[in-house]
Amino acid sequence: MAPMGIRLSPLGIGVFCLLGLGVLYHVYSGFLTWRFSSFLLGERAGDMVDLRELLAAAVRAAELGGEEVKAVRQSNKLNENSKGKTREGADEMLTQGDLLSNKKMANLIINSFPGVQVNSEEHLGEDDKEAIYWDRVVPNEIKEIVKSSKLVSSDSITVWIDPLDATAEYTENLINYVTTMVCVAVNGKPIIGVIHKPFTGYTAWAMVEGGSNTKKRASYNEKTPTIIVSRSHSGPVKELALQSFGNQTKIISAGGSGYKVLSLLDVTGNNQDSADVYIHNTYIKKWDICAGNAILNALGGEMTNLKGEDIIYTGSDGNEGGLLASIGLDHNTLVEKLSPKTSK
Ligand SMILES: Nc1ncnc2c1ncn2[C@@H]1O[C@H](COP(=O)(O)O)[C@@H](OP(=O)(O)O)[C@H]1O
Ligand SMILES: [Mg+2]
Ligand SMILES: [Mg+2]
Ligand SMILES: [Mg+2]
Repeated sequence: MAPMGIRLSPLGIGVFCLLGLGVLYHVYSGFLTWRFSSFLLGERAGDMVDLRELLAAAVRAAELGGEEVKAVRQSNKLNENSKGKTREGADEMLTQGDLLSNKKMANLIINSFPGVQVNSEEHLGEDDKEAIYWDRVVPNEIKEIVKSSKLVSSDSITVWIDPLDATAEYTENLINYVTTMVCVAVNGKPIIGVIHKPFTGYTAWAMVEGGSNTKKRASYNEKTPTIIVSRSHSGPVKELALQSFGNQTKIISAGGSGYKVLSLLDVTGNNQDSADVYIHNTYIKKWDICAGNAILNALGGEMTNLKGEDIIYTGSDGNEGGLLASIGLDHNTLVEKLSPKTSK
């Protein structure tokens, strides 16, 4: 049998070349479109973060950290020690609960959103790295409230993580004060806050201009407000409160900054104190306060320093000017009441 040969007609070659050119043009124009949109957005597509996804991951991180916090407390092997002293000379406690929760929470956010700056309270060494990822599922509970995605550039984001707030109270087994917290700041503004109570399972979350699963109470007492303050890092805060708001003022001492922010909201039924104003007048770190600040802002409240100035959540991790948090009240009036004592 004669070998079979393939003969291409000149017309066939022409059609083949035209097809090839078409494919090349398609690929190249796609590339041009991508370059052009990248130019318009100022970012490569991979550098944009959906804040709704980051909220879902933050809730997951807070829950996972909470599981560690709870397990360590139940095992009674806290391995507690002091990692240093506060400026006022109190021990800064560190436990196995702080460390294991930090490992879960920080790794989950770092691995799932590699372009964002993550500042967590506890040190995450090379040996603490863990391949833990957010499962990329935005729960319906979030989708029903935050209806759409919101893209921002990853380099505008700073995530603040407190893997265990109220460590001092945790070591005393005052577990109701304990929370885990995640905050997302965009260009230094607190936008997403998550406060999770591991021992009741309650989680409050909110996104500024996005929505929240919690709300403010129906009313607050402006004339003789109940003021909530620290029980283990108080400084002269009670004197400040009584001088500013009068001797009849009721003061509640409670642990945890997250817990104290929740006391301003409508979260009764979760073993919560209820207060009108939260004041802190010693040094405090941004991971302690950012989530509460975001939640209050999202619900129309405010958290500022004692002079009424906004706290910026980039750069250094410390907040020097004290703290005044309120919702449903005229924040400026509160600042004015405090001002004779804080302007010195
Ligand atoms: N003067 C201070 N210096 C450093 N941290 C402080 C502080 N006052 C409060 N904090 C921190 O702020 C959080 C709330 O404090 P308090 O319960 O006293 O209101 C605690 O966080 P951690 O438990 O995460 O360390 C506590 O350590
Ligand atoms: Mg601490
Ligand atoms: Mg804290
Ligand atoms: Mg902490």
